Amino acid sequence: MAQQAERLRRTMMFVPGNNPAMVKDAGIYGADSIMFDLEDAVSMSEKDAARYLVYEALQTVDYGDAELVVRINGLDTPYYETDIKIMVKAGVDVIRLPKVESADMMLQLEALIADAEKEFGHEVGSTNIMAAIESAEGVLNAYEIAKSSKRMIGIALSAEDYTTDMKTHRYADGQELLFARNMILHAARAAGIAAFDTVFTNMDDEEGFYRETKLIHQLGFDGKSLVNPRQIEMVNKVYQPTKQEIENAQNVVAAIAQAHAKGSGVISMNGQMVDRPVVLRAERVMRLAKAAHLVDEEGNNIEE
Ligand SMILES: CC(=O)SCCNC(=O)CCNC(=O)[C@H](O)C(C)(C)COP(=O)(O)OP(=O)(O)OC[C@H]1O[C@@H](n2cnc3c(N)ncnc32)[C@H](O)[C@@H]1OP(=O)(O)O
Ligand SMILES: O=C([O-])CC(=O)C(=O)O
Ligand SMILES: [Mg+2]
Repeated sequence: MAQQAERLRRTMMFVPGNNPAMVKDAGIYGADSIMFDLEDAVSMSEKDAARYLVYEALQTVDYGDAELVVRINGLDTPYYETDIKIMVKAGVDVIRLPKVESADMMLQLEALIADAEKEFGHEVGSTNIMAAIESAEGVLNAYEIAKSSKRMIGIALSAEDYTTDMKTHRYADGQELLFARNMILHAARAAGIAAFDTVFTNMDDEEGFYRETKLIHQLGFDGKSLVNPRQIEMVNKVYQPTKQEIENAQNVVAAIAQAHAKGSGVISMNGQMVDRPVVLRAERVMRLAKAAHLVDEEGNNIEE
C-alpha cells in the first residue's frame, strides 16, 4: 500500500485545444488542473491548429499554480507522436493518454516522452503521465495500468466512451459505473496514485451534478474531470471539510505531535485511539482546509 505524494486535484477542467478564447482564459476559474484537449473536442481538420495553439499558450500564458495537463490523441491515431513531441517541448506537467487498455500502452507513451525529453534538453522523467480508462478491457487492467510507470500520477474513468463500450448509457443513479469506479479507485490506491471521476455533461442539471459529486467524494476519488468552469465551485464545496472535521483534525495533529515528543506513535484522545491512519486522514483534511482557505499555513482557523 503506497502513499501518494499528494497535490490537490479536485478539479481537472477540459479546455478544447482549438478554442483560443477558452485556452487563453482557462486560468481565471481556479481549477486545480487545466486539461487542454487535443482529442475528442477537436475535429480532424483542426488537430494541427489546436496543437500549435496549446503549444503557444503553454509558452506564453501565466496559469498560476494550476497543474497543466494535455489530453493527447490516442495511440491508434496518426497524431499522437507529434502531440507528444510538441507537448514535451512546451514543458507540459502531465500528458493524459486516452483510451488506455494496457500497461504496454503507457510504456509506449513513456518511451516516446523520454526520447522527446532528450531531444529538447529536458530532464528525463520530468514529464508526468496519466491514463484515461474508457473500456471494459481498460477497467479490467486498471491495476497494471496504474503501476506501469514511475511517471504515473493518476488514472481517470472516462464514462462517455466506457458506457458506449459496455452497450449501455449513463443513468442518473450511476449504477452502470459502480464496478468501473470501484476498480479504478482500488487500482489507484494500491498503486499510490490519484483517481479521477469522469465528466458530467448536462450543464443544466445542477442537482444531478451535486449528487454525482457527493457520491464520488464518498467513494474516495481525488476529484473529477470537468467540462465547464461553472462546475468548479460545486466540487470544491463538496470536497471542503466541515468545521467539525477541521476541529477534529487540528486536535489529532496537535495530539500526535505531543505523543511523538514523548517518543510514542499512538495516543488516546477523548477515549478514541489515534494512530498513523487517523493522523494521515487528519493531515489530508488539513490540506483540503488550507486549499479552501479555511485555515492558514500553520493550520489555524481563518475567521470568515
Ligand atoms: C466526452 C469527452 O471527451 S469530454 C471532453 C471534451 N469536451 C470538452 O472539452 C468540452 C469543454 N466544454 C465546452 O466546450 C463548453 O463548456 C460547453 C460547449 C460544454 C458549454 O459552452 P457554453 O454554453 O459556452 O458554456 P458557458 O456559457 O457556461 O460559458 C461561460 C464562460 O466559460 C467559458 N468556458 C466554458 N467552458 C469552458 C472550458 N471548458 N474551458 C474554458 N472556458 C470555458 C466560456 O468561454 C464562457 O466565457 P465568457 O463568459 O468569457 O464568454
Ligand atoms: O475523460 C472523460 O471523462 C471524458 C471522456 O473522454 C469520456 O467520458 O469518454
Ligand atoms: Mg472519451
